[in-house]
Amino acid sequence: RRQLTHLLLSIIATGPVPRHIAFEMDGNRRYARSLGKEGKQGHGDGFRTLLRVLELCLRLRIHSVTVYAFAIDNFNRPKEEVDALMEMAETRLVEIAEKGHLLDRYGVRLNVLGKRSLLPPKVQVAIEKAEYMTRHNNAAVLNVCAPYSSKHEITTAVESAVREALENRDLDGSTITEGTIEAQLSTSLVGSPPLDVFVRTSGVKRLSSFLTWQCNENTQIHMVDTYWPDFGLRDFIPVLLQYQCKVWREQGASRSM
Ligand SMILES: CC(C)=CCC/C(C)=C/CC/C(C)=C/COP(=O)(O)OP(=O)(O)O
Repeated sequence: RRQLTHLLLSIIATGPVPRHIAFEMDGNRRYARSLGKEGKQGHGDGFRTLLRVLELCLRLRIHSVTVYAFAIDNFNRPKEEVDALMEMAETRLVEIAEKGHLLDRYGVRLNVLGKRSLLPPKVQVAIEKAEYMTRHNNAAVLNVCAPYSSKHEITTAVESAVREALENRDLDGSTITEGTIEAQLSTSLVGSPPLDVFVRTSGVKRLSSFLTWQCNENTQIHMVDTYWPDFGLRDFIPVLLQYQCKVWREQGASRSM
């Protein structure tokens, strides 16, 4: 099986791969319940899948991977579930940043994006530590959005663009453009390129305030039925092949022009 994975990845890697891909990791609780477990237990399986899928992306040399780990709205979930996710953020992110672990092995810089002040202080400290440990890694980027919402991200970006305009004495804001706002989005600030592919799992067909600005005219959007913990190569290969077909089609079109 490992050999088959290796073979498939090396075939796909001969063609174009996305530079930036996002995963809305949905369906953890339904996955757990389908196995007769408590819903919140699905998040541990979800984290393992995140590591597995991230490694596939890194082997394909995808530069930026952005995942939705916690929505600002998720604070409304039962306390035990929120606590379990906070503990995962506190312990597991530092762990994967350590020497010899995934982020170190592949040279991945970790960024946690979102309204960090909402996190418990000890989680904020752990996140700062994990980011600091990976600050010199420059082969790839992992953006973990938590606690995040696009509305919050865009509002913050507009605020920053306005502040910058005022500092430049542009008092009527006439230099505020799509470009100046986009430059202040959290994914831009960490150097991720435009979003090529967006994947949401579990059959739900909504964006749910995840990367709504970043889903641009060129972003391929995939809503796959698999619950996130079950997401694997079987689901990923069609996504990658459709991306390659799109790039090849565009190249063909520009050659015939
Ligand atoms: C700290 C860190 C990086 C964690 C990664 C773990 C992980 C996959 C978190 C996602 C949490 C979440 C709210 C998933 C959505 O499924 P859901 O709970 O809404 O499931 P449902 O749609 O079946 O109810």
